[in-house]
Amino acid sequence: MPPASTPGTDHAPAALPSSAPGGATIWLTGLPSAGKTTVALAAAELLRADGRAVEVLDGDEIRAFLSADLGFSREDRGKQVARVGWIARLLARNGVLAFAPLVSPYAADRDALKAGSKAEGLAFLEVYAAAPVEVCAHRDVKGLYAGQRTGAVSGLTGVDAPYEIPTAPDLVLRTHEESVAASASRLVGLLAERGLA
Ligand SMILES: Nc1ncnc2c1ncn2[C@@H]1O[C@H](COP(=O)(O)OS(=O)(=O)O)[C@@H](OP(=O)(O)O)[C@H]1O
Ligand SMILES: Nc1ncnc2c1ncn2[C@@H]1O[C@H](COP(=O)(O)OP(=O)(O)O)[C@@H](O)[C@H]1O
Repeated sequence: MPPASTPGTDHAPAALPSSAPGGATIWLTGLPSAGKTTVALAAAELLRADGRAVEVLDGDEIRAFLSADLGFSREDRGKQVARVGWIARLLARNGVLAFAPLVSPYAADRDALKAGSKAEGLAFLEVYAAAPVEVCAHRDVKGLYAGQRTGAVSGLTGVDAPYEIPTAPDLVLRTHEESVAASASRLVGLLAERGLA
């Protein structure tokens, strides 16, 4: 009988045909309403039009299903980032460009994912959506900043919970100063530079 696999342990990387395009994790981090999801979806559309296999693992969507057990404590955010990172790596291993727009406020969590990808020889790009908190609070796509002001929301990243700015991101998107199309095009440009698009 074959040995039982250990729950939560990655299996050996699947061998890909040498002609398969390289997959990657494209990790977008930033404050709520910074533009992570919008840019990820726009870049994914450009890449799909070019025939690339692409997936967008939106933090909010994953929380509604796979991470319905998690809240926004330090520990739960760590679990959420690790789960989504695990799925992204699985996809990347199989030639997919996996976009992960997550707040992911803690550098150690992001760095752990980067190290995990590196250990497998998989590409991992950290993209920082750098809109400042004033702009994000003005956009307030989901009403969280207003909720924090009235006391309905607490532990909001960038307001009353920490956000650790990436110190060496692969790309900074000044999503408060450029259009969605420009941000998406710069992101696709980076992937092309790295031989991933
Ligand atoms: N307290 C608090 N802090 C931050 N974000 C909050 C919070 N409460 C709810 N939300 C909404 O949840 C989305 C963030 O989920 P993530 O999985 O990306 O967060 S994390 O990476 O685990 O920190 C985030 O989605 P985005 O706006 O797309 O970033 C918010 O809409
Ligand atoms: N350059 C830009 N990149 C991304 N979003 C932008 C940009 N300029 C304006 N926006 C707007 O900012 C909002 C960002 O929302 P969203 O993508 O949901 O943010 P996040 O996923 O970071 O919470 C959207 O309404 C979007 O149209």
